[in-house]
Amino acid sequence: MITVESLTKQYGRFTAVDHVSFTAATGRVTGFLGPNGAGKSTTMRIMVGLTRPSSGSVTITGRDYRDLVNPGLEVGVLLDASAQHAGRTGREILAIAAQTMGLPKSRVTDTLARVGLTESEAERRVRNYSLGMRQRLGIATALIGDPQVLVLDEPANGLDPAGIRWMRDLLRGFADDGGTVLLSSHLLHEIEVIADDIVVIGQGRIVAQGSKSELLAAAGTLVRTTDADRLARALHEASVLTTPIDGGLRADADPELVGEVAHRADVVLRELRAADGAGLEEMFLELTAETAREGAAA
Ligand SMILES: Nc1ncnc2c1ncn2[C@@H]1O[C@H](COP(=O)(O)OP(=O)(O)OP(=O)(O)O)[C@@H](O)[C@H]1O
Repeated sequence: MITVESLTKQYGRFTAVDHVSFTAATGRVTGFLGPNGAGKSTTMRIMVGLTRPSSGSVTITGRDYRDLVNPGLEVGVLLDASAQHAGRTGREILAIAAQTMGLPKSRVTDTLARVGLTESEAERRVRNYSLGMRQRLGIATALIGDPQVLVLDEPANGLDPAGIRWMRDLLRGFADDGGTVLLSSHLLHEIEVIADDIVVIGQGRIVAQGSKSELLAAAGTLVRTTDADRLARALHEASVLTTPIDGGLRADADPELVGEVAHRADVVLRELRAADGAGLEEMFLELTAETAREGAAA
């Protein structure tokens, strides 16, 4: 488990991380979602002892990262997959990691297989790797010590859809075996595919957190009808907020209530369903719009 308590990081007068608190639970994959510059990397760097916080704390299974004697055996970290030594082969990079952690060489071959890098790919120099291969190698470095906790900054960056599915299955298996996974992304879709729980950050502050299903439910109901104005009026009378969408409304209520209100108002529905990924996307854009940093693409 990772516990972040009122974490704050200031660079001069600029507050990059502002009283951030959340937990990443054991047995769950927690997605850390936010637009560029929101403070994800800073939070993760503090987590693994690379940046000192201005105030607040982070503990990993109850301890400060800096107090871990052989941290690679407890926490697997991937912060920047492009930071690997370009002149070394993938196998050499893993062999060095294994040696540093005091692990047998056999772990290298096992871990290469676990992340789907072939023997011939492992013998290539990293400068000739695609971004997706670098991500796999970075994940291999994080996994080689067989840790219980993974901290991964943008691990899906550069992976194609099949690669993202592969990562989802790998992280799912890791969490199902009792591990804790925290991964960041600025892309909602990646988090939506991979994570169980979601923590949304914007301009250094947490703007939403909960299980994916809770956040999806919070995104309400999509309803399409030939008479959206009448339905909107009836829903407002029932104290339900609505937002117009193409051909209908998004209502801040569950589908059952929206259906009842429509029935009472004699409005014919053409579609009624819980807002799915589209709803979460809208929520993400809404939540981060005010807090997105200038010039940042969400
Ligand atoms: N060493 C530093 N000195 C000054 N400002 C910094 C420093 N490190 C980060 N920042 C600023 O803090 C803010 C948060 O940066 P951070 O890298 O944590 O965001 P992020 O959410 O990881 O974004 P991205 O998705 O773009 O990587 C940014 O405005 C960044 O410019």
